[in-house]
Amino acid sequence: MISVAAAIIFRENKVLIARRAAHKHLAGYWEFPGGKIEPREEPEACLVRELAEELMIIIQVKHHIMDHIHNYGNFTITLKAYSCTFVSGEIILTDHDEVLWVNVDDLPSYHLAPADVPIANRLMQK
Ligand SMILES: Nc1nc2c([nH]c(=O)n2[C@H]2C[C@H](O)[C@@H](COP(=O)(O)OP(=O)(O)OP(=O)(O)O)O2)c(=O)[nH]1
Repeated sequence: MISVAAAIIFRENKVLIARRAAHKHLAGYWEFPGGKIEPREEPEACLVRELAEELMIIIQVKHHIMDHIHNYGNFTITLKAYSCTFVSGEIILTDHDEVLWVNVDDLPSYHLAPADVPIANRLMQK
């Protein structure tokens, strides 16, 4: 079981999604940025670290939204979603090939990573 933290970053009523680059597992799928939680790391600290590493931005983690367990066949992840706010920085892509700020209600138009779909649905219910 792999624990992965995902940042739902809100800015002016939109959320940030990022498209996984060609060399990655799930290439071409859109996801909420984040990454694998390291041993003894808190999910909140993981998100601050990953967003600085992957997109070169500073975020603030606000609260836990939900966990979702998804089986990808050869491995299973627990995806831990947290509500976050954008603090500062200009996005520089290192791990993704595109990012977009989208309205929550438009999330179903994007080819989201399968583990992210229940999280998108929860966001749309709010
Ligand atoms: N970051 C992130 N990963 C997700 C999401 N949904 C989803 O299924 N995943 C999967 C894709 C990967 O199999 C795994 C996270 O791996 P990753 O490649 O993003 O994490 P990482 O940067 O820490 O790892 P690595 O490439 O250094 O090995 O979780 C999501 O919304 N965000």
